[in-house]
Amino acid sequence: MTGHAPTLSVNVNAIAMLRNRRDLPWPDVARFARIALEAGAAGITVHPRPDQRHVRFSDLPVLARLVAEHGQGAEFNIEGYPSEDFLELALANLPHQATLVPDDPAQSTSDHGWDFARHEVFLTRTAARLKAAGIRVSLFADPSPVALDIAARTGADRVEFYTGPYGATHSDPAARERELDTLGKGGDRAVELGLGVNVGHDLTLENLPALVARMPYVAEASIGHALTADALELGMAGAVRAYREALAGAA
Ligand SMILES: CC(=O)[C@@H](O)[C@H](O)COP(=O)(O)O
Ligand SMILES: NCC(=O)COP(=O)(O)O
Repeated sequence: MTGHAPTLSVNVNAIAMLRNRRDLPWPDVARFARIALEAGAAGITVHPRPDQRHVRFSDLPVLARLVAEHGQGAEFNIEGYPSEDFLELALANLPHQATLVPDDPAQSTSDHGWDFARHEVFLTRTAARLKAAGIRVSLFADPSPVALDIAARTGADRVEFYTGPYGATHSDPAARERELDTLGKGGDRAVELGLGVNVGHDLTLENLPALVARMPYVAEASIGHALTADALELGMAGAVRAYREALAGAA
């Protein structure tokens, strides 16, 4: 136990996707981000994809300013594949953290971590560029201990474990235990290597408490899809409060 609950960074991609169904400005992504921060979220995450089907590039400066004006240590996290276009966006908007994800533009959502052996040089160079601008660097990772040794050599500050396979076990308790064990061993190794540990993808009110109990060192959970679904019932502020409670369960 660390005594510190992981921070909650609310991913607003799903809200932007709903807005983009029409040529109208609602739901207003910035308004929902503000509600999330005022309800106690510690940050806002966006994953600008090259086709802008979720957040648009024009959302980024608005959200960066909103997070800065909120203060209280709130953080802006920009996730994505580190193409030159993505790096330009990150360097123009100066998030507190950039999470580098190995997504192909055709992917519907993120579904794996980096092949660190193959991309070590590229990630090392990219991490250095972002860190030179004062941006913390996190690398999207599968929980493979060997790969984490390479991740640590890139100079990145943190890894974000891809928790999709854990989230997919919602109806299979035995599989959930196995996925949790794998994530936990990966997290333990990351900590030994001096890497900070973030988690994200398909995290829910139901699956968070066991994850945080096994990995009490998690620094940040970025959550969008399930939290937005829960906000339909609970309201955005209510959903943020519920997720913060779930994250605090083991602290
Ligand atoms: C890296 C990651 O797991 C998240 O960014 C997730 O992919 C959410 O992005 P979308 O909402 O665009 O699917
Ligand atoms: N990094 C993960 C994220 O930002 C949100 O993932 P999800 O909760 O939308 O699956």
